Amino acid sequence: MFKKAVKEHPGGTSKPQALQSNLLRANSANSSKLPPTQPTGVKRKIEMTNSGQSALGSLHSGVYFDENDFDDDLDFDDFDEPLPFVAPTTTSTTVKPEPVPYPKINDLPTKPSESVSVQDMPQSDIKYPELPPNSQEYAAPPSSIPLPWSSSPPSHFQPPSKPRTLPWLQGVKEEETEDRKSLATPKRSKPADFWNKSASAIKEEQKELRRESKKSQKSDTASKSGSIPPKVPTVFLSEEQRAVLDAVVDKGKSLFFTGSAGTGKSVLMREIIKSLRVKYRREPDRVAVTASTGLAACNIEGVTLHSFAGIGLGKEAVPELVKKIKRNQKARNRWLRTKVLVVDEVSMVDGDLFDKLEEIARRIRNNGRPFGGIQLVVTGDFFQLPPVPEGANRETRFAFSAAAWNTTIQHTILLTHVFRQRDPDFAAMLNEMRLGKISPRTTEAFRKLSRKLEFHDDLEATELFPTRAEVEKSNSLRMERLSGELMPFNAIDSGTVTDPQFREKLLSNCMAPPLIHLKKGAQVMLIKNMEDSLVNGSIGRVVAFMDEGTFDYYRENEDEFGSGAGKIDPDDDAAMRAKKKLKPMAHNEGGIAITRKWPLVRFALPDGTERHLLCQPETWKIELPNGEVQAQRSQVPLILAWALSIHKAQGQTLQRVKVDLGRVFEKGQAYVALSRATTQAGLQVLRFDPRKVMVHPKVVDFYNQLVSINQINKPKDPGDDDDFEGDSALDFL
Ligand SMILES: Nc1ncnc2c1ncn2[C@@H]1O[C@H](COP(=O)(O)OP(=O)(O)OP(=O)(O)O)[C@@H](O)[C@H]1O
Ligand SMILES: [Mg+2]
Repeated sequence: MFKKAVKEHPGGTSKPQALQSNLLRANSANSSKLPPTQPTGVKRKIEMTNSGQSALGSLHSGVYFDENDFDDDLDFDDFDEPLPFVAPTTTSTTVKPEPVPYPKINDLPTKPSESVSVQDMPQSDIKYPELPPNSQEYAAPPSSIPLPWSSSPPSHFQPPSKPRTLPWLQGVKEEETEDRKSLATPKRSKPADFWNKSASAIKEEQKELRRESKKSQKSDTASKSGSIPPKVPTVFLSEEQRAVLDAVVDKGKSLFFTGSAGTGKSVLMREIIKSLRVKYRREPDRVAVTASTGLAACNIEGVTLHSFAGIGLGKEAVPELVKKIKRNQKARNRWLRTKVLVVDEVSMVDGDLFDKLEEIARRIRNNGRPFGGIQLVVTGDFFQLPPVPEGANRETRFAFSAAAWNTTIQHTILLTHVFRQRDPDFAAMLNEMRLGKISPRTTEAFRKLSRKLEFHDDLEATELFPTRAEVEKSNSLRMERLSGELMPFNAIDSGTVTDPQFREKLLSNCMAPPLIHLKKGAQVMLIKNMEDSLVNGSIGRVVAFMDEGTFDYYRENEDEFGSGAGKIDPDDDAAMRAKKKLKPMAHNEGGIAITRKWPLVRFALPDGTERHLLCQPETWKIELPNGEVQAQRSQVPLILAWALSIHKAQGQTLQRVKVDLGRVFEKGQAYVALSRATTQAGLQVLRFDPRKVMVHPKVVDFYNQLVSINQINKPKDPGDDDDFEGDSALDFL
């Protein structure tokens, strides 16, 4: 009967019901089609009026936005099929057979970076710090507390009655063969209290935690009146991460922190942003959160650097751009109010843009200090994706080549502990790749990874492609192979930008699509951090479509159902009770009872266990420093995950990855793709060729100049008041 109950809720027998019908896109006509390719957008300027502004925004006059601000990602994702690969000559480092030496961080040169021409580049003696040993300190220690006695009544010691099976565990399996069943994930160990939740239940818990945290902050502030409340990080930062956080938040340093893929730059940046928001909690617009591309900006709930600056495409000379900003009251105010400018994924920021922004800051703020006295917090890895090329013949100019880089960035700090790959051999292989110096041994090891991946569950490796067209083709093909009903999920967009075209343009870089079609059996990726084990990048499979009430009922009665798929006869009475109980839960809208169905996803966790999550809508915001939400999207936090673009995969951690290097054509692309994997066992590499691993020699040179964090933390000079003023790039070297 429970099989029957789930069959009654497997997908949308009726059309999905509107949450806010006036904001929804027309979709019913599309319900049986796959999503179309996203429009690339038209390059044109739009003049915004004040209608629909936030309270703060309404104080100001008209604003000029340029939708081209957000073109970067589209350009990035829409590469045409590249020309056949030609082995690089002067622009990549020589591949040498010997392994790369990895010196201690303190052996590194201590001068700031200087621009070096490609021809002048040293080709072989690049030295990098040793990879730290694989740390076990983050693994949860086993419980050592014995259970001395039991207060359970005698009935609890009776053998348990036959559990019934959770309906969604049967659904997908019903369509599978006996063979398939034998490949099912080994029976998971049941984590503490919860293992499956609805997104709203998780939100409630998070709210509660925030309330608790606020309470403790308040009491602390009361006790130390006037002092800054302590930072309460939700993750346990390593010593080097903590040192960077302190240098930014407590010492107010302008710095660039970098490190190879998986060294926790994004985790650290999120903690820094949180702490800065606490520090400037009375004046939130003092902290500007930006990133090089719309996608990266959306991931940290910020805006693009272009959008923050109010410079449109920023092609004009600085005097023109300054005039443009001065005409735009909001943009001018942003420049005047900002005390800390956060820039994420800086490897994709153009050097000319960096110089222009620095000069603009000085002029608008009428302040001769670097960046007009704004504290800069910059992160990224220049060995990853470079700036989007502007013209066919224009040489890539990295942000570190900007004249203003050395005057602005007081410290460049290398994070050395790789968290993503626990296997030091694999981390070392990836590091060789990062540096473009691949030994024959590493080449051999990568070539061995061309074998087919076999897993004991129904999740496949996510295939990474350089272009979006390849991604859409691959995902569409897999969806067509599934037999279930196609369920459309429309985003609900809102925000102070009311022009629908421009709003769409702003949101086009958001991870969440405006419309996603799902089927039972679809492989999906979670695109929001929900809690410790369910994070952005978790991969799962849609097992049912269910309303919250039904899901909650099953969850609350989990003990009755057990978890062994296929073992137990479903119970008719229980299903009837479930139905009766659910009826009053359905709420009324316009006299029609609605119970909106959401995808129920079974996620595979890195520890081999599973979690079920009812994926209800989450929000993504494009938010200006003054708190004005220019655009916001509410959508189920899922994207299809049989295939993903390398651009979208940047920043992700994936357990199972498949990459065909024959298709890769850009510097840094191969490294970004392969470094998403956590283990060699979860990585398949086709057509590995060391010549495909291209590294820009200027990047290699730049990384030869790094400074250790220890130098920042050395005792203060008597004259140093830790103010930004007076600090220079050489003060601590
Ligand atoms: N302090 C920490 N403790 C435990 N795990 C961490 C810590 N910092 C980062 N991680 C984990 O390491 C992985 C990689 O982190 P993160 O994505 O921040 O790296 P990154 O340097 O930004 O990588 P990329 O350059 O690929 O974007 C994530 O799974 C993250 O949860
Ligand atoms: Mg990152």
